[in-house]
Amino acid sequence: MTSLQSRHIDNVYSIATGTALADPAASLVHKSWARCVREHGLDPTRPSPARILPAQEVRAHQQQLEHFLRAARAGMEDIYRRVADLGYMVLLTDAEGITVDYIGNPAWDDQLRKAGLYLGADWNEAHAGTCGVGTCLVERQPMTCHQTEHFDATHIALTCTTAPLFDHSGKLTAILDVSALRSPEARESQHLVRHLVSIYARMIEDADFLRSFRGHWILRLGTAYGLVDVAGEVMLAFDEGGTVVGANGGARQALAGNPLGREVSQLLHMPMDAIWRIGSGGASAMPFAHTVLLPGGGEYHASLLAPRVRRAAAPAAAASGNARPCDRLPPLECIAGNDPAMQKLLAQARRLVDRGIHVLVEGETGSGKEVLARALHGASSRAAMPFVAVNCAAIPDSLIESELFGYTPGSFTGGRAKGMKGLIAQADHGTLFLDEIGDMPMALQTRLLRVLSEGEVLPLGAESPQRVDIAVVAATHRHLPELVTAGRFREDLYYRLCGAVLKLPPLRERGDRRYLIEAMFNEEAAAMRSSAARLSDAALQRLLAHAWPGNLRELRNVLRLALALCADGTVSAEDLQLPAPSDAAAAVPPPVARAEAGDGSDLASADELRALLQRHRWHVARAAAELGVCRATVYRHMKRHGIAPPQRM
Ligand SMILES: Nc1ncnc2c1ncn2[C@@H]1O[C@H](COP(=O)(O)OP(=O)(O)OP(=O)(O)O)[C@@H](O)[C@H]1O
Repeated sequence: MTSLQSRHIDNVYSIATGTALADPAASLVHKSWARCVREHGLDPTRPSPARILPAQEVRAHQQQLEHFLRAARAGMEDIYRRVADLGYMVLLTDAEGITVDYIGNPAWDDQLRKAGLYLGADWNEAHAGTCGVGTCLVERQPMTCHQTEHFDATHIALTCTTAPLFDHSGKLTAILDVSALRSPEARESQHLVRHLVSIYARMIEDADFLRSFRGHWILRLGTAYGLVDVAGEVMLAFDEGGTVVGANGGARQALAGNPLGREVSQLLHMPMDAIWRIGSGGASAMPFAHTVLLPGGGEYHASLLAPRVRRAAAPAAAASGNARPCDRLPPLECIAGNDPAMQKLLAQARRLVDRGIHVLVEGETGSGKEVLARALHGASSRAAMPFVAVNCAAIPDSLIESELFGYTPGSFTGGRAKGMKGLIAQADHGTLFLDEIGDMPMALQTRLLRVLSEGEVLPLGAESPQRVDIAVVAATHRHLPELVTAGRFREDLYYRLCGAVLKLPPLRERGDRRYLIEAMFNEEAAAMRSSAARLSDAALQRLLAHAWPGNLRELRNVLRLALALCADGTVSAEDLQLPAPSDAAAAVPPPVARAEAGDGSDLASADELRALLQRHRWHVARAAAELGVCRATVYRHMKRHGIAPPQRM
C-alpha cells in the first residue's frame, strides 16, 4: 500500500465515522462515505478489488435494456471519439450499477479491467463505495468523483464523471460515465468533461424518447429558435386524439407535474388546430406563429414531428374538432373526389364504422386498400388506439405464426429470451389490418378463425389464452371465393372476414383522377418543401391519359420523381417518367401487374420477374420501383413462383 493510500484511508475513516468534521464543500462525497460505513458496512481499511460479473450475468443485465442500449451506444461512440485522445474511456451502467457497455482503448485493457473500468464491473456504492456511478445512482444528478473522493483506496488514481439517464416515465435507467486512469490533480480539470457528459446524457435520453414514441406525434419546445428541431428541451408525445402518452424530464419540469393522460391542447392552452398547424411548416418556416407560452412561464419555439412508424392511424374526423390537413393521413372524406362509385363506397364505409363488422377491402395492387383501412380506423372510436398493419405475403411462412401470435420466453428456437408480444395482441382495442390475406398459410387460417370467433389469442408456448378486442380489416387483390373453391382458403374464415366487402376500383376506371393527381401533387410538393411547384397542363393531360397499372402507388412514384427532376418548379410532360402515349408498351402493364390481372401468363411472368430481379442484383425494392408496385407484391410473386435469390457462399 502506498503512503497516499494509507493517508486516504485515515481521512475517509475519520470523516465517515464522524471523528473529523465533514467538509461542507464536499458534502455529497462525505455523505456517501458515511453511508458506505454505516449502511453498507464497508471498511475503508480493507480496499477491495473490482468485482466483474461473469458474461452470462452481464447478458442478463444487458437484456433488460435491450432497446435503450442501441441509442446509448451511438452516444457513447460519439463522446468517445471526442475524449479518447485525452486518455478517457466511456462506460454505461444499468440502474443497479452493473456496467452493460463500455468503450476504452484496447491497449490498456488489463489496467482498465483491474480498475473496474470494464464490461460487467459492479459500481454500486454498496460494493464499490463512493464512486462516480454509485453515488450518482443515489444522488440522481451529474457529478464528478475525482481521485481521493473515492471511498476505496484502490480507486484513488481514477477520475470519474457521470450523469443519470431517465426514461420517458421518469425512471432512472442508466448512468453514463466518462473516466480516466490518470488525470491532473486539480478537480477543475474535469469541468469540461462534466458538461460533455451531461449533454450526451440528454442526447441519449432524447434518442430513446424519439424511438419509444416513433408511432406518435411529438411536440418539441425549445428556447433556442432554430435548434428546436434537434434540441428542444421539452418533448411531449401524444396520440391522434391529442392525449399525452409520453413526456421527457424537461416537460415534467416545465409543466410542473405529470402531464401523462392529459390533453395536449389543455396543457398548452392552445386549440388542437393550432397544434396541427405547427406541423405544417416547422419552426424554420413560420418563426413567430409557433411560439408557445407554457402555463408555468417561459416562451418556447415549437416544432411538431409526425409519427414515423405505422402504429397510430388517421385522425378522427372533423366533427371531433381534431381535423387535420387531408394531405397527411386522409380521413374518409378526402380519399376520393367526385367519382360516383367511390362516393357510394365511402358512404357505405362510413356506415360500417363502429358497428363491429369485419371488413374485406378488395382492389388491385396500389389502389389504396391500406389507406382506406387506416381511414376506417381513424374515423372510428378506436382512432387513438393502435393500427397494426400485417402484410401476410411479406412475412416468411416460418415466422408468420410467431409474429402474429407472439410467444412466451424459451418457446421458440431463435426467439428473443424475453418472448414477444404478437401483432394481434399489439392491436388490442385498435385495428388489425391483414394485408394480402389470401397468402395466409392454411394452418394459420385455422388459428386466426379461432381469434375472430372467440376473441382470444394464444401465444406460442402459453398455457392460457388472452382476451383481445380488435376490429379486423383484411385486404386482398385476389378473388377469395376462387381460392375457397380451389381449397386454398377456408370458407368459414372467408365468411367471418367479409362482414362487408368494399371494392376499390383501379385508378384507370376512376372519374376523380384529376382530384387525386392534384391532391397527391400538392402533398408531394409540400413534403419536398417546394409548395410553389406547378403542374403544367400538358403534364396533367399526360397523367390523365396514362393507364396506371400500378395505380395510386405508381402515380405517387411518378409525381415524386418528376418533382425531383423538374428544373424550375414547373413539372412539364417531359419530366414525367412515363412512356410516350404513342408507345404501344404504355398500355401493357408490367409482368407482375399482368399476372395479378389473372391473364394466365404466370409462367412468362415468372421468367420476366427473375430476369428483372437479376438485372437489379436481387434488390427487391429497386425491382418493385421499376414495376411501380410495392415490395410485398414482388415478394408475393417470388413466393408464388418459387423464385429465390442465389445463396451467398
Ligand atoms: N386516396 C388517396 N389519396 C392519396 N394517396 C393515396 C390514396 N390512396 C392511396 N394512396 C397512395 O397510394 C400508395 C398505395 O396505397 P396503399 O398502400 O393503400 O395501396 P394498397 O392497395 O394497400 O397496395 P398493396 O396492394 O400493394 O398493398 C400509397 O403511397 C398511398 O399513400
